[in-house]
Order: sequence, then structure tokens, then C-alpha cells
Amino acid sequence: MEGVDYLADERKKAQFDVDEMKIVWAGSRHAFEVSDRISKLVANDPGFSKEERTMLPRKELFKNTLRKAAYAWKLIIDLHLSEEEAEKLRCFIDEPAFIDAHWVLTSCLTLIFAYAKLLLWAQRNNRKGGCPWPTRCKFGCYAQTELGHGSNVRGLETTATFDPQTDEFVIHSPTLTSSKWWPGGLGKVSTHAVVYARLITDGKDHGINAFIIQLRSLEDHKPLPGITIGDIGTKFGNGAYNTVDNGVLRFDHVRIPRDQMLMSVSQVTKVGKYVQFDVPRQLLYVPMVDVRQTIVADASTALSRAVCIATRYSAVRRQFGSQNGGQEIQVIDYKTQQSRLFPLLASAYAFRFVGEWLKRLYTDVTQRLQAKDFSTVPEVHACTAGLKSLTTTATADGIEECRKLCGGHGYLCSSGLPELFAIYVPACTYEGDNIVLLLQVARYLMKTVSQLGSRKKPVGTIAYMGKLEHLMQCRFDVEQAKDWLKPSVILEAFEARAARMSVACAQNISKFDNPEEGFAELAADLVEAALAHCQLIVVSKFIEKLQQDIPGKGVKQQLEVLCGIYALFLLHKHQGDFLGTGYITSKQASVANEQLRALYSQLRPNAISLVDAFNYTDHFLGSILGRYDGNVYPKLYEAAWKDPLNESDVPDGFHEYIRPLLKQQLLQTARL
Ligand SMILES: CC/C=C\C/C=C\C/C=C\C/C=C\CCC(=O)SCCNC(=O)CCNC(=O)[C@H](O)C(C)(C)COP(=O)(O)OP(=O)(O)OC[C@H]1O[C@@H](n2cnc3c(N)ncnc32)[C@H](O)[C@@H]1OP(=O)(O)O
Ligand SMILES: Cc1cc2nc3c(=O)[nH]c(=O)nc-3n(C[C@H](O)[C@H](O)[C@H](O)COP(=O)(O)OP(=O)(O)OC[C@H]3O[C@@H](n4cnc5c(N)ncnc54)[C@H](O)[C@@H]3O)c2cc1C
Repeated sequence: MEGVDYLADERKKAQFDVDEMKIVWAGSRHAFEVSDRISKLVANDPGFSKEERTMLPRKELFKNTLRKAAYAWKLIIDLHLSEEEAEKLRCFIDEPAFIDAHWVLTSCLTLIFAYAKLLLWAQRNNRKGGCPWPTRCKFGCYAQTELGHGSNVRGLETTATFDPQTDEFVIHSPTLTSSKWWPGGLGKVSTHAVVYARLITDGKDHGINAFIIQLRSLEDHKPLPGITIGDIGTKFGNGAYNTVDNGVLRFDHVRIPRDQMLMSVSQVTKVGKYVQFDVPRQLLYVPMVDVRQTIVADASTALSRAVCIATRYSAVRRQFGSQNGGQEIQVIDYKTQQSRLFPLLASAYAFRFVGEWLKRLYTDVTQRLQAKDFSTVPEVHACTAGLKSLTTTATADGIEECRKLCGGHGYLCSSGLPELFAIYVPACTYEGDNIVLLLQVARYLMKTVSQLGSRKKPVGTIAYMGKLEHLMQCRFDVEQAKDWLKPSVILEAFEARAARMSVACAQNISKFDNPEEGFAELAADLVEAALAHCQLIVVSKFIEKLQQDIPGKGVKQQLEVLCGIYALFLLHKHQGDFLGTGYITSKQASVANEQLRALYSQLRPNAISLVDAFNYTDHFLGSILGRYDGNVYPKLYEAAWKDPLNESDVPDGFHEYIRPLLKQQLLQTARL
């Protein structure tokens, strides 16, 4: 029946003020109001329907994305949307697109510009005159990865050879493996690209630098002479990321003016002299830090969506336990369901808060860079790389777990979960493979440990290493389950585990004559140590959030429960680390698990309201199982009939393939 709220009883159980929690989730009252308004605007506009997305063939799907993007762009201009509102519009349209960032940010913050802005900052500081980029370009993409190399940026093969005769660079793809491969928006749309290539002057290779290159004519959109471009082919999943034209690009001696090199860390003069500036070369990589922090901020959105669907459906779905004709048990009441679902709910909140914190850290580093203070770049690189890795891996795994939590119906496209997973899972790879990124964190940790004896004191997220002596010796000395609720106890446990794992790796590396050989040999242990450090960051930022003034009846208490679940779930999952490093005993681990179970029971009556606090519209969720009103079965039944296979009772192909077989069977039966 329309209009009935099948989850109303669940909503009545809430022990906290949901509206206040919505504001905590959004970040501020203002952010909530913008998000609420724009999500409804998108949901009520048929131009943004997603209904048939998983059924469209690739060409139609892509054209539909072009239409939506153009329509959204028009809305942004017609409604005079601010940058913040436009970003929300992009989020709630919920369709990866070639121009994601371009139309989002009317103030010229294109995807490519987002990458290039720090390079441009350096450029502005190092030479006179403005950059030709944002005003001249139409659509941009970021062409770094090649067919042969992605992670190993130093191994890229595209060349940019300076010709002093003409004051130009000659851009060339010398091998098949040097073809640019993967850039989003490149295949069919981008007119310009930031291209990473080896800079060569006077026969000398100066390593990787970035160049702005026009790819297509602004008149007829054809590739410019010497340039070959195409789409790299269909990707994983129906609909999903196939809305984006990830592309291939080759250059055959293409000439560009000298001023189209992004001269952030070095410069080539008119006479072909290569000049290195007095800035760290890593500045060239800082734009990757920018997108990684955005990905961390987005992880909580993807995970919370999946969790919202699985939580609501778990309250609707009933299996077993009916007595005397009564109702069966809601699957959310099974302890196994809770122990799989509630840690994901807690993770969604944890990632939200660590994402907010990372944004502040990133803003701080950009301000420091303006003042030529490069001191925090290594820490920010380690934090963005590590948290990108942790949050995207946990989110992709979490979405898949939510699909399983919904049983068979989770496997239907109408549950929204298969497409959400297919769109999300490449986040574990793009913007840096997650293992490669954890190894960057491990390098930073090993460097930190090796410098502990020096005068350089560890600060920020590695400050805990400053009390190494204590962390190596301390023991957890309390026995009761409720002791595990004390923030100081949780923090010390995570600090001791992370510190001990890093020190153990450093000690093992020191047994090798060559540290690089030791690092390579111990890579699997190093990845675990890096993960322990990143989990400590997430736990500590959740605890810091709880120290703030949080208004609203019961809101802080719910967040305390979620924080406890996040930390104790990790402790339970990684028990081997905590026991192995000797900080806790097996009895204490079992007491922690007892506390975890108690927290699940505390969360249970609030579960539906905690996912309501995400304030997602049914349009954004795109899931029959996750509908706000819980009216699942009639809508699933209705949706099945919309499938193209159900357009006729007799399928296409019946006469060619089914009927002859049936006839053959009839004949065989007759012969018997
Ligand atoms: C506006 C945006 C809008 C929306 C976006 C939202 C969502 C995203 C949606 C879609 C996705 C879109 C795009 C995806 C785009 C891409 O995937 S682009 C391609 C990204 N590629 C990578 O990430 C490659 C990964 N590899 C690397 O980053 C590096 O090469 C490396 C980290 C593996 C290093 O390799 P090495 O050869 O070992 O190192 P090196 O080059 O010699 O440098 C070593 C020193 O530099 C430090 N360092 C490395 N990276 C950085 C960095 N990013 N910032 C600062 N410092 C860095 C490193 O720590 C070493 O320092 P030392 O002190 O130890 O010397
Ligand atoms: C959807 C999508 C969009 C993308 N968009 C863009 C874009 O816009 N622009 C762009 O330039 N690129 C883009 N990329 C490319 C992306 O950045 C790379 O694929 C990514 O950086 C991983 O590099 P790779 O493919 O070379 O993986 P590889 O490095 O080949 O990884 C293969 C395996 O080797 C392992 N491995 C590699 N190196 C090491 C090591 N040192 N130690 C231990 N293990 C290692 C990895 O963990 C992985 O298991 C995109 C990719 C995808 C999937």
C-alpha cells in the first residue's frame, strides 16, 4: 500500500534526536541545508532518472551521460548555483561522468585544473604572465598512466624533447607501452590534457614533467594532427563506470609551445637550458594528494549508502522463528547479522569524521605551500595515501558485504548494490593502487623510526612515536569489559600495536646488509604495520570528534557507541596483532569482545534512525531494498515486469532455438 511507513515502529525506537544527527553527518547546519535542498532538486527532476541505466547498451548509456551532464551544466548556470551547491548536484546525480569536476565547478576548477592547480601555483611564483590553461580549455583530462606503467610513475615512456630552433617541445609515444591508457574523459570528449612525459633537453633525460596539450579541434572535435585517441573498451559491471570514456592516446611527434610545460619544479629556458628550482621535486606529485583526500571524503558517502540499504532491508526481511502463527524474526535481530552490519555502520561514521579532518590537513598544507613551507608535505602525503587505501578497501569490501547481508535479493540490480560496487571498486586502484600506497606509508614510518634518536621530534599523526619507550613496555592492566570504553585505553592499545609493529619491521630490515632489499623482503609485514598506523589515525580522529561540543538529545551517546564499535571491531578482527605484540592477553581480548557484543545491543534500537541521519533520498539510494518506507516486496514484484525480457511472453529466439529442441525432445519421447 502506498503511503504506509513499514519502518515506522523502528523509527519510534530511536533514543536520540535524528535531525541533530543529520547536522553532525553533514558537517554543519548550512551544509545540511544545501545538501537537503539539492538532493531533493535532483530527485524530483525526471531529467536525472537512473532507472534504466543498467539496461542500456554502451553507446546509448554514454550518450545519456552526455545529456545529463549538459543538462546539469545548464541548471548550474540558470539557477546560479554556488560551487558548493554544484558539487552537491554532481554527487546526487550519482553518475560518473567525463566532466565530473568541470561542470561542478563553474569557477574553472576542472578535473585537470584540480590536478594542475598546485603546479600552476608554483608556475605563477616562478615566472611572469598568467597560465593559458583554464580560460582556453574546454574539457580537460589527466593523462599520466600508460599501457605499460601506472604505479611506477618514473617508468613512464612518453617523451617531450625540447627543440630550441622553434622554441617547442616535441611530444612523442616511442613504443606501444607508452600509449596513455585509462585517463577518464580522454576517449571521446576532452579537448585538452595534462600529459606527464620525460623531459629531454640536449639529449639529456631530466625525468617526468607535466605539459598541457590540446588534443582535439575546437571546431569539429577531431583529433589534431599526429594524435590518435579512442576509448579503451567496456569495463566491469552493467552501467557502472561505463558512463565514462576512459581513453587511449598516442602522439606522433606533436609540437607544442615551450610555455605549455608546467614549470613547477623546474624550467626550460628559451635556449634549452634546464633549471631546477629550489623546491622539492615531490611538488610534482602534490596534485595526487589533492584527489586522494577527495576520495577519502567520498568513501563515507559510498559506504553509508550501502549500509543504509542493508540496514533498512534487514529490518524488513524476516526469516525463521515464527511461533504460534506469529511473525518471523527480523533478520537484523540475528547476532551474526549485527556483527557484520553494525561495524560497517560505525565505519561509515568513522570515515566521515576522518575525511573532515583530512580536508583541514590538506587546506593547511596548501596554505603552507603558498608560504614556501614544505615541511608537512611528507606527512600529508603519508596520510592521504594511507587513508585513501584504508577507506577505499574497507568501503569496497563493505559494499559487497552489504550485498550478501541482503541475501538473494541483494544480487538484483534493483537492489542498487551491484552497480554501487562496480562503480566504487576501481577506487582501490585509481589514484594509486592501495598496496603501493600503503608501502609509501610504510616508507614514511621506517624513516620516522630511524630518526627517533635524532633531534627531529615526531609531530602530528606520528607524535605517538615520541613516547616509544613507554609504548614498547606498557601492558593493558584492566580486566572489566567496560574499561574498553575509555578513550585513553583504546588509544593506548592502538598506539602500542602500531608502534610495536613498525619497530619490529625496522628491526627486521636492519638485519639486511641492504635496507632496500630488506624493505622488499618484508613488504607484506610493512603493509600490515602501515594499516595499523592508519587505523590508529581513524580511531584517534573519531575520539577527537567526541571531545567536541555535540548538541542534541542522545546524539553524543550514539556516536560514543559507534566509536566503541569501530575500535573494538578492529581490535577483534586484528586480535593477532594485539596479542602478538604483547599489549593485551587473550583474556583481555575476550573481554573486549564481550563489550563489543554489548555495544551491538545498544545500537540495535537506533539502527534505522542512524541510517536515516544520512538523509538520502530514494532517488540517490537507487534501491528497492533500501526504500525509506520499507515497502520492498510489491516494488520488487513491479520492477521485475519492467525488465526488457518481460516485454513478451514468448522470447525472441524461441522459434530458432527453443522450439526445435522441444520438437526433438517430443520425437525422442515418441520413439521410446
Ligand atoms: C576535483 C576532483 C573531483 C573529483 C575526484 C573525485 C573522485 C575521483 C573519481 C574518479 C577518479 C579520477 C581519477 C583517477 C585518476 C588517476 O588514477 S591519475 C593516476 C594516479 N597514479 C598514481 O597514483 C600512481 C601511483 N604512484 C605514485 O604515486 C608514485 O610514483 C609512487 C608514490 C609509487 C612513488 O614512486 P617512487 O618511484 O618510489 O618514488 P619517487 O618518484 O622517487 O618519489 C619518492 C619520494 O617522493 C615522495 N612522494 C611520492 N608521492 C608523493 C606525493 N603524492 N606527494 C608528496 N610526496 C610524494 C615519496 O614519499 C618519496 O619521498 P622520500 O622522502 O622517501 O624520498
Ligand atoms: C576507473 C579508472 C580510472 C582511472 N583514471 C585515470 C586517469 O584519469 N588518469 C590516469 O593517468 N590514470 C587513471 N587510471 C589509472 C590508475 O591510476 C592506475 O591503474 C593505478 O595507478 C594503478 O596502476 P597500474 O594499473 O599500473 O597497476 P600495477 O602497478 O600494474 O598493479 C598491478 C599489481 O601489482 C602490484 N604492485 C605494483 N607495484 C608494486 C610494488 N612496488 N610493490 C608491491 N606490489 C606492487 C599492485 O599492488 C597490483 O596488485 C585509472 C584507472 C581506473 C581503473
